[in-house]
Amino acid sequence: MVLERVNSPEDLKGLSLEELQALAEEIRSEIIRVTAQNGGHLASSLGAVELILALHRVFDSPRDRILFDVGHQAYAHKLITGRKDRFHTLRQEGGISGFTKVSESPHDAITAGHASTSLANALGMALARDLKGEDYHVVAVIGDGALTGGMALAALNKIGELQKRMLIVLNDNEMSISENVGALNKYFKELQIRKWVQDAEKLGKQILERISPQLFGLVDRAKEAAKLLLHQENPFYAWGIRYVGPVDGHDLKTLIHILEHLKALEGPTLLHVVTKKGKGYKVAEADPIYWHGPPGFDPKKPEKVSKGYTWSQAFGDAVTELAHLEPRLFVITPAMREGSGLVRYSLEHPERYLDVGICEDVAVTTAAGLALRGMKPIVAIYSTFLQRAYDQVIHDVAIENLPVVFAVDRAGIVGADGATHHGVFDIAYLRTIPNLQIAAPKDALELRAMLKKALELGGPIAIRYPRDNVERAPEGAWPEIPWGKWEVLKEGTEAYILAFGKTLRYALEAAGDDPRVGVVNARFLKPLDREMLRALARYKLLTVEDHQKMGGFGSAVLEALNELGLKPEVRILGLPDRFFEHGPIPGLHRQAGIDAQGIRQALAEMGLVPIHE
Ligand SMILES: CC(=O)c1sc(CCOP(=O)(O)OP(=O)(O)O)c(C)[n+]1Cc1cnc(C)nc1N
Ligand SMILES: [Mg+2]
Repeated sequence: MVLERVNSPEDLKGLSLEELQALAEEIRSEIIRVTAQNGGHLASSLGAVELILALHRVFDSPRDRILFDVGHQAYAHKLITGRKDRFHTLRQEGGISGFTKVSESPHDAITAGHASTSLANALGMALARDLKGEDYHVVAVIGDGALTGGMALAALNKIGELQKRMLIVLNDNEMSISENVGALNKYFKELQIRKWVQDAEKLGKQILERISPQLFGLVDRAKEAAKLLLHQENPFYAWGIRYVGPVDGHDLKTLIHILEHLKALEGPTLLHVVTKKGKGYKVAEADPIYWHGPPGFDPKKPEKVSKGYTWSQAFGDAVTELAHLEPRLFVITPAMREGSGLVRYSLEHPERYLDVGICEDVAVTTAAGLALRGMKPIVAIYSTFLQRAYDQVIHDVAIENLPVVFAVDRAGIVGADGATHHGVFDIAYLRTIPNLQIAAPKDALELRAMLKKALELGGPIAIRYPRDNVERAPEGAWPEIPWGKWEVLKEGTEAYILAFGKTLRYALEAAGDDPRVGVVNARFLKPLDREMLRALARYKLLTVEDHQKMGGFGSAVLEALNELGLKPEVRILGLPDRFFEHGPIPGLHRQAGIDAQGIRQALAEMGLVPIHE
C-alpha cells in the first residue's frame, strides 16, 4: 500500500511513476469507500486525482499555495496532506469539511464552497508575495463550471494585465453539476477536438520522423507557427495569459513533465487539462450528474437512491404546471437545474428556461431584463448563492419594483455542506430592500398558492423554503391564500409561538397539547401581519426561525411592535452570531436552540414550564 507511506506531499517526491499510479488507485478506492458511507462530492473528486498528485509532486505545498475553486474536488488533496486518518469523518459533525478550509490545514490555501473565488484569491496572494519579496508558487485549480462565474472572468482580466507569476489549471470535464454551459465551454470542446487533431499529428510526426528528419523539422516548425497563429484567437491570449493545452488530466507522466516546465515560466500561465468527471468509477463516469454529490451508497452495488419528495421537486412541479397557465412565465437557474428541481420544467418548457452558468448576478439581472420587457421571470436560487446577487436584487429589480419572483431554496441550515452553504442570512439581507416582499410556505400547497399569487401580484417577491422533504400537493391544486395574513394553527391562553417553514414543526411539537401555548404560521415575513400581531400582543410572544437571529424575523417583529407602541414579553429564537459548521440538520438545530427542545426551554424561561414535566 503506497498511501500508508504518504503523510505529506513531500512523500510523493520519492515515488516512482508506477507507485504514483498505484497511489492514484488507492486514493480512488478510499474516496469511494468514504463517500459511500458519508455522501459527498464523488465524481468531481474522482476526476481530479491524477491532477492533484501531479501538482503536489511538482510543487511544494504548503510553501507553494495550491488553491481549489469550490474546493469540492479536493478529496485527494486532503488524503495526501495529512488528513487520511480523519478522512472517514468527511462532512460529519465535528469531522473534516467537504471543501478546503484554511482553519483545517496549512495546505488548504483558501476556504471555499462558493465557486469562482480562486483566481482573485490567487491574484491577491501573488501580489502579496511580490510585495514582500517572497518566493513561492501560486497555483489555482478551477473547473470549467466555476470559470463561467463572473468573478473568475473578471479576475482573469486583471491577472493578464498585471502579469504576476502564477499558474491557473483549468480542470475541464465539460460538466458543472449539470452539463456545463456558455460560449467558453463550446470553445473548449472545439479545443478538445483539436486535441484529437494533435494526437493524430503526433502519430503523423512519428511516421514522418522515421522517413526524413529534415522534412520533419520543417513541418514541425510550420506547425508551431500555425499553432501560435491558431491560438491567437484563443481568449486567454486576449487576456494576456499564456495558454498551454489541452492535455490529458489523467496522464500522470505528461502532467508532471508539463508542470515541471511551466513552473519555470514567468507571468501567468493557464494549463488546460481535460478530465473525466467520475473517472475510475463506472457509474460516476456514466452519470456524473447524479454522482456529483450522491448521498450514501453501496460501493459494491452502487445504485441511485431517491431522497424522497423534496421542496425543490414541489417547486419544479408547480412551475411546470404554472407555465401552462401563464405564458409569460420564464424560469432561470444559475447552474442548479437538478438541485432546484427544474429537470422536468427544462424538458417541458425549454424555450422558457435558462441556465446562465454559475453566475447568480447574471441570473437576477437577466430576470430584470425579461421583466422590463413583459415577461414574468422566476429566479430559482439557493439562499446561500443569492448572496452573490444582492446588489442586482436592489439595483436591477427592486428600485423599479419589477415583477421578479425569487424561489429561494435551501433556506436555513442545510447540513453536510456546512458554513459556506447554510442559507441563514436571506431574511436579513432581503427584508431591508424596499418593495421586496418575503414569504415562507408551510407546505407544498402553500408554496403553490404563493407562487401563483406572486406572479399575479407583480413586484419583487422572495419565497423561501428549506432543504427538506415535503408532502406532495395534488396536481392542479391552486388554493387561494390571503396574501400578507398569518394563520393561527393552535390557540393559546398565555403565549404564542410565531414560526414559519421548518420551525413550525418544532413549534407544534413544543406546544403539544398545552392549552396555554398557541402556534402561528407566520408565513409572511414582509410585510408582517401587523393586525394579527396587534391582537397577539396581549400574550407572551416567542419567535423562532431557521435563520440568523440578528436581522431576522424576530427582529422584524420587535421593530413592528415598537412602531405599534406595543410592549409584550418577546423572546427571539434564531441562530446565534457565529457560523455553523457541517453536520446533520437536526443536530445543528439542537445546537442553535431552535428545535422543539429549545422552544420548550425558552417557554419555561418565560414562566411556561411544561405541564407534564
Ligand atoms: C459544491 C457546489 O456547491 C457546487 S459544485 C458546482 C459545479 C462546479 O463545476 P466545476 O466544473 O467547477 O467543477 P466539477 O464539479 O469538477 O466539474 C456548482 C454549480 N455548485 C453550486 C454553486 C453554485 N453557485 C456558487 C456561487 N457556488 C457553488 N458552489
Ligand atoms: Mg467541471
